[in-house]
Amino acid sequence: MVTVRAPATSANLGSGFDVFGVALDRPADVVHVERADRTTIEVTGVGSQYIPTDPGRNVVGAVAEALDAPAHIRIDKGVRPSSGLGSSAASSAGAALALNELYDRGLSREELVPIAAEGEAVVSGEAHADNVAPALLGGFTVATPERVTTIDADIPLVACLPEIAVSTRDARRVVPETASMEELVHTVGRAATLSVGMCRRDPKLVGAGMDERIVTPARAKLITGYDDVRSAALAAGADGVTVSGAGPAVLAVCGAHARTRVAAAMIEAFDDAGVAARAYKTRVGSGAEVFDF
Ligand SMILES: Nc1ncnc2c1ncn2[C@@H]1O[C@H](COP(=O)(O)OP(=O)(O)OP(=O)(O)O)[C@@H](O)[C@H]1O
Ligand SMILES: N[C@@H](CCO)C(=O)O
Repeated sequence: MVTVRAPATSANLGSGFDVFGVALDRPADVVHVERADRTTIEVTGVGSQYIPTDPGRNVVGAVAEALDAPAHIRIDKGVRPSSGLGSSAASSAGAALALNELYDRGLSREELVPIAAEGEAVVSGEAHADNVAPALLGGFTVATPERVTTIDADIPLVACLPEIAVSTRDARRVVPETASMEELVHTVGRAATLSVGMCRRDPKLVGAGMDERIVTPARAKLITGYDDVRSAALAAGADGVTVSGAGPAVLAVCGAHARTRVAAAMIEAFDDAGVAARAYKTRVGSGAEVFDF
């Protein structure tokens, strides 16, 4: 048997739609795999009642098929599904790493990224790699069709998860089909600022680089209370706030000392909008870990 802990992730970071991602040091899924003649799946933990066990509909089924590695796969969910915290990607990345080990396939983590992305295609219709890349490699990742690059950025974060569900498939439908040159120039500037901020481990630059005006405003409308939560986090000392992945989680970057204040302000603002929420005080963390085989 092989067991892997695979972390939650936050994709996009505002200006890096479908490209940027970060691994979070918590929460995480735990994936156990055992050799079998055909793939079977068992799911426990947070939101497991909403996750199919049919290998044709669970992301790990697609990963087992892509690796030609049938197994009994047991997933203990720590990352709630439809959260914007890379729930499906945590399972996909965890299964890819675990099955690679179990069947001794010898693939590198970089080579496992497109395989884990096959799982994402099952749920959102597209094999985007911006969650599975950080879930496998850790740190801040830049995933393009040609390559994935990663840097080990140490940045404090707060991820606030309201008790509403937004599916990635639905959130992709509201993405505008066109953008003006002015909006593109704005986005490039912010994305470059964010990347420099990650390299310098500077939360202020990262926060400034999260500002984005094409995709985020359209998605924010799917999250009850988003504008007030964003304002409350900024007033409490956050350096930047954006929608985490496809939402509904909201991600704030701030100095480590400000995380408790920012988390409390975000929960209170969601509460004022009639939505219960919880917050993870977290930071950019490591990729999936094999811890028992
Ligand atoms: N192993 C799995 N873990 C989580 N969700 C799964 C899994 N297999 C299938 N799903 C389905 O995928 C959907 C959740 O994925 P989705 O991409 O919408 O959310 P997310 O991964 O939390 O979001 P994001 O990618 O924006 O961070 C749910 O419909 C869920 O039933
Ligand atoms: N880049 C993806 C991440 C969510 O899976 C999106 O925002 O749709």
